[in-house]
Amino acid sequence: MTVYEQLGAEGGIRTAVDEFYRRVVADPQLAPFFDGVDLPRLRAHQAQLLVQVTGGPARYDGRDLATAHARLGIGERDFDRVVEHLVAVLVDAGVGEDTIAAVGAALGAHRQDVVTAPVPAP
Ligand code: HEM
Repeated sequence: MTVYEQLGAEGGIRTAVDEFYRRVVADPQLAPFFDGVDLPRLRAHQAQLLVQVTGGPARYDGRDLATAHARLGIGERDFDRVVEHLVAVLVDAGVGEDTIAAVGAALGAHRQDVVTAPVPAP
C-alpha cells in the first residue's frame, strides 16, 4: 500500500488538510501568516501536493514552494510548529507511526524552501 492509500486516498487527505488548517489558523504563533490568505485555494493546493508526494496521482498545480513562501519571513520555529500540527492531525485520525514518519520526511525535505527568516540572535 502506498502512503497515499494509507492516508485514505483523496478523501482522507482532504479531511486531514481541512482539520490541519483549522488548527494552524487557531494557533496564535501561526495565525498572522495567514491573514488575508485565500484559504480554500491554499487547502486545495496543500491537498494536491500531499496526494502527489505520497504516491497518489500527480496533479499539483500551485507555485513552487520557494516562490510561495519567499516573502513570508517564516522561521524555523514556525516550520516546526506547522509540522507538529500536521503530525497531531494524523495521530488523531489514527494514521500509523510509519506513515506519519514518511509524511514528515517528505515535508521536511522542503524546509529550506519554506524557512526564509534569519536565525535569531541567541
Ligand atoms: C513543508 C512545509 C510546508 C508545505 C509543504 C507548504 C505548502 C504550501 C502550499 C502547497 C502552498 C500553496 C502555494 C500556492 O497556492 O501556489 C502554501 C502557501 C502558503 N504557506 Fe505553506 N507550506 C509549508 C509550510 C508553511 C509554514 C511553516 C507556513 C507559516 C508558518 C506556511 C504559510 C503559508 C502561507 C501563508 C501560504 C499562502 C501564501 C500566499 O497565498 O501568498 N507554510 N504552502
